Amino acid sequence: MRIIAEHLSWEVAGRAVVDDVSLDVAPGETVGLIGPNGSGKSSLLRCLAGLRTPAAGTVRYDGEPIRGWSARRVARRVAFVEQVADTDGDLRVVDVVGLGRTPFGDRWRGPGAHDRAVVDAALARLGLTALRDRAWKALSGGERQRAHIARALAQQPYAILLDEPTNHLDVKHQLELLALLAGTDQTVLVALHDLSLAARHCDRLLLLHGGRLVAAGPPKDVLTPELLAQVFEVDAETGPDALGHLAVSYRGPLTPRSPATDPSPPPSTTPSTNKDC
Ligand SMILES: Nc1ncnc2c1ncn2[C@@H]1O[C@H](COP(=O)(O)OP(=O)(O)OP(=O)(O)O)[C@@H](O)[C@H]1O
Repeated sequence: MRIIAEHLSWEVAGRAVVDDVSLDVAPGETVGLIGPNGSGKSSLLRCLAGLRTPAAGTVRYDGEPIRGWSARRVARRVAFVEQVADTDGDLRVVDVVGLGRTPFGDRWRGPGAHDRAVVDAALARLGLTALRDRAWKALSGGERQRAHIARALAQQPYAILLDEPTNHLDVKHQLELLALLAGTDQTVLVALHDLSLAARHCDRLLLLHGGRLVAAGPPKDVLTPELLAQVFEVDAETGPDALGHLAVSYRGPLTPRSPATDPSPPPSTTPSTNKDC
């Protein structure tokens, strides 16, 4: 499924948190959303998932504007894995993953054999089969995160939006998750803080800064030392790691320098203004 945003803005108290963002994520693409803390990644994802009503602009799924769609209609197409997602009640893991079938449910009947098979397959893909009947409250942070991703897969969506899905995961599960996302036919838009993981697993990266989309393209074109300095305020280089994967190496944070002691000019790259990405 293609996800398009056109001149999307979302405001809080008159301040644009998402500022005139246009993007186009093609069917089956895996796109990484990167940017510093507070740059608007979560807010943009929430707009794209229909959970925020934009102040301006349009979100389209396969060409259809989603404004006014019910949550159920959106959820039949797109699954959203939020950054902090909790689940109340005395549920087992299988029940939480089963919530992914809610958009397809019948109020009068419980889940059928097909629903149960889809849930079991999602549990297996996230390595959670052994925890199937464990109480949700007894799970570790990373296990909960994997269960929420399994819930999203159980939704059988055409597209998955994920907000920092690796933040509680150990390195093995980070690599497994990103390989899973990169390997799926579904459209994936994933917010990530680990730029090297984003470079390795995403077809394209979208770079947000102050709510605006300032760069988009293949990882090697977005993760330039100039943009990393300007947007993330780090002194960094990009190049192949020991295995030949594109990776970012950091000398450290850039610290503001006094003009009196250091006359060197600021980085010359000016982020491009928003463009269709
Ligand atoms: N409901 C809200 N009310 C007020 N301010 C908000 C709200 N939602 C987001 N913001 C502000 O908008 C800005 C962008 O927040 P957002 O969570 O989208 O950033 P982010 O890029 O996902 O950050 P992080 O990397 O820290 O998760 C922040 O300054 C945040 O405080």
